[in-house]
Parts: sequence; C-alpha cells; structure tokens
Amino acid sequence: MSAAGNHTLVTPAEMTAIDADAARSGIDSYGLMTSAGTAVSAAALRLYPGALRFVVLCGPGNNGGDGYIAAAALRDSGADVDVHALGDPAALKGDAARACTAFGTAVKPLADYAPTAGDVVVDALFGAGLSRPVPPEAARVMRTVASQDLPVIAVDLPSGVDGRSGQVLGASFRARHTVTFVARKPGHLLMPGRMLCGTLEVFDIGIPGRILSARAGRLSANGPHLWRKYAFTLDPAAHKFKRGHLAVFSGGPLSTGAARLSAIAGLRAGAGLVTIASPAAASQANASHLTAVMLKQIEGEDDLSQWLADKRIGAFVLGPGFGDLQRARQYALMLGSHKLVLDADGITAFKDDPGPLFKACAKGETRLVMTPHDGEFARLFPDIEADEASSKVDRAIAAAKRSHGVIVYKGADTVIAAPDGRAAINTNAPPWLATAGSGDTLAGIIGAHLAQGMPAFEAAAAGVWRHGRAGAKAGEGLTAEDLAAAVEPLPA
Ligand SMILES: NC(=O)C1=CN([C@@H]2O[C@H](COP(=O)(O)OP(=O)(O)OC[C@H]3O[C@@H](n4cnc5c(N)ncnc54)[C@H](O)[C@@H]3O)[C@@H](O)[C@H]2O)[C@@H](O)CC1
Ligand SMILES: [K+]
Repeated sequence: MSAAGNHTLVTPAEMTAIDADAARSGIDSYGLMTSAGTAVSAAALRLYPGALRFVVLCGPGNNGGDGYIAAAALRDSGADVDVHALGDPAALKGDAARACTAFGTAVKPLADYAPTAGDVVVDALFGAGLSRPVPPEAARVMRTVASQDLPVIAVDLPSGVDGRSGQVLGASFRARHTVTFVARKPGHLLMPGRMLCGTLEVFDIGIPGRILSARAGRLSANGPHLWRKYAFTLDPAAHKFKRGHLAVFSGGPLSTGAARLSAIAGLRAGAGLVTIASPAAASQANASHLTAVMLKQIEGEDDLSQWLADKRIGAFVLGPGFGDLQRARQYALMLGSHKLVLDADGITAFKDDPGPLFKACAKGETRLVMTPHDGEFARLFPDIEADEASSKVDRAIAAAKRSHGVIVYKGADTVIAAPDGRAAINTNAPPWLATAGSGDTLAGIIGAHLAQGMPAFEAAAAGVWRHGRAGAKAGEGLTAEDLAAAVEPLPA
C-alpha cells in the first residue's frame, strides 16, 4: 500500500492503455485483479473489524471482478459475506468471469439487497469503465444505503463518479473509503468526486513505473514537486530589487482594500518591493493605510507608459477592486509585454472581446496569468464553459491555449493550466478559504512569484498551493488580512 504520494494523475483512458501495455509486457492481468481485490478486502477488515456482514455489490466489468476477489478473501478470513450482482454473472467475461467462478458461492441479484444495520458495503459496481448514467436499480440501492448511513468502501471509484471529470453520472455512492490502483484519477480530486471518495488509498498492484510514465499525460496533483526547483530560499542579503518588484493597481477611493490585500500578500510571498499604483482620487485613502508598501500615482495611460519605462518592475497585478472596466482594458493591453496577473475586474473587462488581450500575449514566453472563478471563466470563455463533455481540466487547458496565458480556474478544486498542456489540480485549500478578499491575496502571491522570476505556470501553481497552506494555518473564521499574514516561506 502507498499513501496517495505519487503526484501523477491518470485518466481512465490512460489507465486502459497502461493495462494493455502491462498485459503485452507479460504481466498476468488476473494477478493484477487478485492484488486489487485483496487490497480491498484488507481495507475492509482493517477499517471495519466489527462489521456484522460485508455486502459486496458487483458490476458487469472488471470492477465487479475486483469485487468477487474481495468477497472470496473476506469469506476466507471468516467474515459473513453476501454478493449481489448487477446483471447476469453468467455474462461476465475474461478475468471477471474467472474471479466470479473462483468465488464459487451463490450470487444474488442487486435488486434483492435489503440494506441492514451492521452491513458494510463494498461497492464494485463500476470503476474506470463507467460510460453513461448508472441504471435505475443501482441508483435505488445507492439511495437506500445512503438513507441508512451504511459505510461504503469503493473499489477504484465510488460507482457513478466519472474518473475523468469527477462528475456524477446519474447517481453515485458516497464512500467512507476508496481503494484505487496504480495512481489517482482526476475524478478523485475534482469536485464533486473528491467529496464522494472519503479517504483515498492508492494501492500498488505491481504495474511497473516505466509503463505508467510512458502513458501518463501532463496532469498532476499540485505540490512542491512541480515548482520546487524555483523555490529558491531568498538570500536575506540580496538587494530588494533583486527580490522582485511587484506593482498592484488600486481601484477608486471607495475600493482600495482589495489592492492593499494583494500588495501585502505579495510582500509576504517574498517580493522585495511592492508598489500600489493608485489613481489620484484614491491616493489619500491608500497613503493612510500603507507602511511597507510604496505608493505611485498613476492617473491614466500617459502616467502608465512613463512608469513602464522603469524596467525594474517585474510583474503587475490588475483587477482586484479596480472597478473601471474601460480603464482596466486599456491598462491590460498596455501591459501585454509584461508579466501580469489579471484577476476580477481585469478579467471582466475583456468579456465582450478578449481577442486583443490574447493576441498581445501570443508571442514569447508565457507572461499572463488569469485567475477566474466559475462566473468569470464563463464570461471570458462561454463556448468552452458550455461544452458539457469536457472536464474542468479540459476547460482550463483549452482556455490556456486560446489565451496564451496560464489559467487558474478557481474553486474548491482549483485547476492550474498552461498553454503547453500542463495542468495541476490543487487539493490543499480548506473550505473556509472561500472568503471575501481571498482571491485578492492569491493574485498578490502569484504576482510576487512572477516578479521574482518564476515561470508563469510554476508561479501560479506555487501561489495556489501557498494560498491553501496559508488558509489552513490561519484556520476557520479567517479574514483575508489573516490569510496574507499567514503566508509561509516556500519550502526549500
Ligand atoms: N487498470 C488496471 O490495471 C486494473 C483494473 N482493475 C479494475 O478494472 C476496472 C475497470 O474495468 P472495466 O474496464 O471492465 O470497467 P468497469 O468494470 O468499470 O465497467 C465496465 C462495464 O460496465 C458497463 N457499463 C458502463 N457504464 C454502465 C452503466 N451506466 N450502466 C450499465 N452498464 C455500464 C460496460 O458496458 C462494461 O460492461 C477498474 O475500475 C478496476 O476496478 C483491476 O482489476 C486491477 C487492474
Ligand atoms: K466502484
């Protein structure tokens, strides 16, 4: 058994290819199924030693095959076991048929299962092969098991959860524990799938890592493995300009707080200097609240173009509390050749015509990071959002390719995607991170990373991860001020 330590995420389609490669290389597929099923029985006995009965629900494919192996192992350990099958077990094929025959005990129809207190359910109805909404008789059992709050251990995935997208097809079990094999699937991390898995265990059934890496794509769980090499420990002796200069645009006199949150988070995240670029009318409000952060009056395009001559400014944050959409558009287009985090109003400013922004960012290294939540994403990429067949990962990658920018598609399952197809799913954000000003803080952290010279994808992924860590450290009930103060140094 391994903890969910491997960062690579494998889609069901990639898993099928890995499976086929393993068989071609001479690995016995029934042996893999035996390892998988036995791992499930071990988890069931370990987690529920007091179960009165294990009820194994077996589907028509290899997920069901794992279930038959688990049922036999549970029975052989002396437990009371019943198996209920979806469909006719005589129609099973290949390894699943062999596992059912090896189980050898009578199997009852799924519809005959009457959930009873003391039951522990082993869900082996569907795994990677789920291709359409679950049939009504499966949905019925899911409902009755949930209504009695019986513990469910899911084999590979809670049945009903699409391993590619994390979406529920029709209905699904809500598992207390899920045992998956080889590597995690995107559906274990994306919502709502993540909530339905319970604790997640990745069991190594013996497929060699070289077969896995030959097939796995460019999707992983977000973590230091992605950006550690850029997480240089800052040399405290370094000149402040060498630690990066970040500029954050402020909104008008009544909405200056968001920019200050970004700016303070940027300082905390390691930028050597942070300047708030403020319209004249808001300078007083900003000045009365700032100490370590500097202030520059920028009233319009002329001021900005003069300021841009200062090559020491490493990155800009535009959008938090900005308000004036027309001006946001002008400024963002002027910043096309600079590193830029575009958030909130900065994103909305381009809802009617994002083309010029994307064009301005098309050449050279990736300089733009956009941080939309659901609503902002739909405003900027309505056609991508409308494609119901695509997962959140697919959408983020499509948007990154179109915009030539890194997309931080926010939510409980924030996805970070780069124009070259790399993507990561973040998992460390506590639910209370969704608070006013949280996004402003995130934009500031990412901006600080860009200002310090991190490439855009790594800057964004590290920013999302540090933001999640800060949320966990600040704890439930945090305010955005607490969040900025809780940003920790990057792990060396
Ligand atoms: N990939 C691997 O290396 C291994 C995979 N194993 C297991 O194999 C599973 C994948 O097996 P399969 O590809 O056979 O897929 P599944 O067992 O998940 O389901 C496929 C079967 O269900 C049917 N089906 C799909 N959606 C349906 C629906 N909504 N209503 C009714 N029938 C539906 C399909 O027609 C097919 O017969 C994994 O989830 C895992 O549990 C293990 O045996 C260990 C090895
Ligand atoms: K399952």
